[in-house]
Amino acid sequence: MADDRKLDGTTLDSLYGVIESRRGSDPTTSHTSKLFHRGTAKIAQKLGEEAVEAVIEAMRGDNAALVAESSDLLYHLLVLWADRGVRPEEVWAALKAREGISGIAEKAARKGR
Ligand SMILES: N=c1c2ncn([C@@H]3O[C@H](COP(=O)(O)OP(=O)(O)OP(=O)(O)O)[C@@H](O)[C@H]3O)c2ncn1[C@@H]1O[C@H](COP(=O)(O)O)[C@@H](O)[C@H]1O
Repeated sequence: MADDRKLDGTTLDSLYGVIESRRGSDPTTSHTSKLFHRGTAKIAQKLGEEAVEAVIEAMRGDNAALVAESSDLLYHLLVLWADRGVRPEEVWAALKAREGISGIAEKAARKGR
């Protein structure tokens, strides 16, 4: 059976491509275009709201709702990246650079600086 648990950016990369393609689209027919028109502060606010909703579903123990809210959260995060001109590969590279470095060790090194 294929292992579909591995982390790869393919789905997020392709969603980012769709989001980028919505620049200049009609905001009455594209939710992404509507968000771009509303600006960074509104997109950031939506991201925060989706994060809170994901937290609420996790605390309620509703995993199906957590999956749905996580999808909303990731979509709005990608819209924020696109709005700010951040490319997914920059984030993938930052994550890659952390591979094999424990968060505990990284925090201890930061405190020592
Ligand atoms: N993944 C998503 C996605 N996730 C959530 N949403 C929308 O995000 C909205 C969140 O609902 P809210 O009521 O909170 O948002 P809102 O209507 O702006 O509300 P207010 O800010 O006014 O309170 C809903 O309309 C969802 O449909 C998404 N809209 C689009 N996508 C993806 O983006 C692609 C392009 O979408 P369009 O730009 O709409 O063509 C789609 O094909 C999808 O793949």
